[in-house]
Amino acid sequence: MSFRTQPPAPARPNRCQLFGPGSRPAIFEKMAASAADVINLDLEDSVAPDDKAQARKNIIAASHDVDWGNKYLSVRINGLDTPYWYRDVVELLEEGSERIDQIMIPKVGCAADIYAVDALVTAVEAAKGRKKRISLEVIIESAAGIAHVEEIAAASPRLQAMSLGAADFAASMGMATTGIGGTQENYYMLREGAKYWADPWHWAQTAIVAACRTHGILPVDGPFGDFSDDEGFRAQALRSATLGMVGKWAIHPKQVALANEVFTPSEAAVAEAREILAAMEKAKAEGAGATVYKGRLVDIASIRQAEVIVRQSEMIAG
Ligand SMILES: CC(=O)SCCNC(=O)CCNC(=O)[C@H](O)C(C)(C)COP(=O)(O)OP(=O)(O)OC[C@H]1O[C@@H](n2cnc3c(N)ncnc32)[C@H](O)[C@@H]1OP(=O)(O)O
Ligand SMILES: O=CC(=O)O
Ligand SMILES: [Mg+2]
Repeated sequence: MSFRTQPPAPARPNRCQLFGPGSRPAIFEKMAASAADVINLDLEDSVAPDDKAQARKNIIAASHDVDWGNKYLSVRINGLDTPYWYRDVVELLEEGSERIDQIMIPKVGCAADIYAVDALVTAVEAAKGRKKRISLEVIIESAAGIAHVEEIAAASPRLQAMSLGAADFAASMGMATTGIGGTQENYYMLREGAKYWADPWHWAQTAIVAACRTHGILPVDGPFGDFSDDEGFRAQALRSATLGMVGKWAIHPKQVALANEVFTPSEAAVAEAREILAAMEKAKAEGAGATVYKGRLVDIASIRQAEVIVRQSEMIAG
């Protein structure tokens, strides 16, 4: 490890972030009753321009009236290139209840974007005497966002989570697809006439995970648009979890259980991790730094790998 050690990410479950348009208050109670760890009420791309003001009012009212239980409650504001975002922040924090935990900033392109929102949030919090310090999450969904991902991750102590937004990311990068996440028909390798599909999101995800882990932030996979394709969602989520992401968005309630299943370490995985820790304890007692577990090498690095799984499972269990 470097002399500068890796800070831990916030210790709260973030397996599934369920989204819903702020212009559709009829679903708020259903969102609150869902099994998602995080609720994202949206003021941005799922809300038409003419509905923005009413959506803000709906979310403010719901922050007072809906019982959000133990959900982490986040509101996605509009992008900093729009005329809406400052009123989103000011009205939410002046009129919204203390139940709001977090503000999500879409389409961030540089650290200064977070600085601007942080400054405004800080001023409104102080002016209103708000007790709860609002946290921030960001979406990496542009060429500038991924190019500056590390400075973005370092931008504010309020920052807790960072998602990949596959739809806007694809648009900003000029990718030839209208698919939101998952396998892309034309992204394949050819060998002896057979096609093998590769993962076009992989490099952006690993860049996000590295930036997040460096700065103690939760890396999250964003939307999977085809909510009729459970297996496609599961495959995308499994790849994200394998790369180090802690959760995934649900853009339809049926995706919540799928995300929770993938991002909760299975009993078998936890049992194996504990066995590795026990094997290494025994090795250490015998003065060895490495040993054999089920026919494969485990060493001191295996302790750190196993601890990731055990810690995640203990944190989710509370
Ligand atoms: C690229 C991005 O930026 S993604 C993030 C922004 N996008 C969003 O927030 C979109 C979120 N999702 C939605 O708006 C909706 O789920 C849609 C439009 C995709 C589908 O909505 P519907 O056509 O109503 O879906 P459907 O008929 O399958 O709904 C089934 C049930 O789930 C409810 N439901 C639908 N969406 C949600 C939701 N997001 N949260 C909770 N409940 C919901 C419906 O009210 C319905 O309830 P009922 O059985 O009691 O009648
Ligand atoms: O906001 C999310 C996206 O995929 O775009
Ligand atoms: Mg987007």
